[in-house]
Amino acid sequence: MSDHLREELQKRSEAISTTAPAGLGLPDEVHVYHSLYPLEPGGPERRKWFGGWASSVYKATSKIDGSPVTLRRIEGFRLMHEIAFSTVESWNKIHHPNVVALREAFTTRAFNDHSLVFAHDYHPNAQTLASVHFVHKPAPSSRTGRSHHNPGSQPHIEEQVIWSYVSQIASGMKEIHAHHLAIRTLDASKVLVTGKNRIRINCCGILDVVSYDPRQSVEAYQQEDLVSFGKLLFALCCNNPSAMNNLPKSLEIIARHYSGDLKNLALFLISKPNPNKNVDHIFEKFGAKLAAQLGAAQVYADQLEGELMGELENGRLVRLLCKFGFINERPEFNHEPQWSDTGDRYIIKLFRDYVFHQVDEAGNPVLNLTHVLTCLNKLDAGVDERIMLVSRDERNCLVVSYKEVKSCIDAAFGELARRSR
Ligand SMILES: Nc1ncnc2c1ncn2[C@@H]1O[C@H](COP(=O)(O)OP(=O)(O)OP(=O)(O)O)[C@@H](O)[C@H]1O
Repeated sequence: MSDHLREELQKRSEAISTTAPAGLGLPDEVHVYHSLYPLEPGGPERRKWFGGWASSVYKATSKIDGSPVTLRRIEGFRLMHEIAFSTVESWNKIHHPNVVALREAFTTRAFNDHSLVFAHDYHPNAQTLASVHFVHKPAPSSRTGRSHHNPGSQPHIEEQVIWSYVSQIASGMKEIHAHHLAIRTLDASKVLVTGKNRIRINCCGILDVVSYDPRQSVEAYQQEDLVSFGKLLFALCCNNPSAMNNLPKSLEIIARHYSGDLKNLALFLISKPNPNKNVDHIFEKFGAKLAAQLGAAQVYADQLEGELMGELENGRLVRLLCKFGFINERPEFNHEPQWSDTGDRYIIKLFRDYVFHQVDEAGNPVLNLTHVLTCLNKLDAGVDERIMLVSRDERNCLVVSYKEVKSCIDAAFGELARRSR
């Protein structure tokens, strides 16, 4: 596995297992979730994104299946109409690679107030598009140490990356609109980057409950989604979340750095709503650009498969090493203190020495990983090749095949397994 991928996956695994320090005053349990861990610092500077309500986000673990989830709590919210939950069921049906899935919504008093909580899938180590592209990371010498946005401080995003974002957002939006729903929160701070240029629309379903209004038509919200998409595109192309505030200048920047297609798409998206303006239009008009993204995604999938092939042996070898650990030097089994040094187990012990405890003519240890991996792979495959196993005092010498050693290990492990609880 490449170092980059290994690091990325390790960070994700660490993110899943991170736990909150004691003393944060968080409840032990909220509905069926426990082990809450705040994903953002609290404080008054938080934006009130959802209908003017303060919210906070936590990672938590489900009691039901042990999976990690994201809980977004709308603080001090009293649900007036139970019917506001009706769209949650529709959101549950959306399982799309570019949409963070909504699992459920519920009210709770666990935070000592009336809170409304949304449980979405958790994507470890995810960042928002805003934090990836709009936050200027302070130099280590910076006196405040604070991050801030500084338009133009980051290089322009490559056009290919922008098309990749466009195809993923359009694809997620198409699925959502096809279910007669609308995103309503499309913004750089509400789109997650969960891998190399891999993005997912976040926070779906929240406004449907928090700002429930049966008089508003879904079609109108869908039109707003398209305009929000356009604004997001302007922001990304200009590297500036406020790009829409100065449209002529932003168009000039786009024309300077990007193709006419991208500019046309941005203009189409921010154009006035009309019944013929819909997400399908993006695929019809810019299909060629989006098809190229499909190719790139497949190349990446091939690369990952290649990396996976390289790791194929690992699981098998770890299982073999565990069996060695269970069998060798076992102090007592079956009322036989010598169990691990007698019978078939003696062959296993000599084989372990042959693999790991080789010495050179001067008696110095030989630490040859290739020798170890070759032996373990041959053992795993049970090949007929024969090897000579010699006891440490050189009094015993046995010639056995890998296949025979393998059956000794299987038999000894089977004996242990039968007596284990
Ligand atoms: N489903 C999720 N999986 C993993 N991490 C998430 C998920 N949703 C949000 N986060 C993380 O939680 C943090 C806070 O999310 P939030 O949506 O509040 O964004 P934000 O950057 O704080 O935006 P703002 O404060 O402007 O509303 C972000 O760092 C985000 O990466």
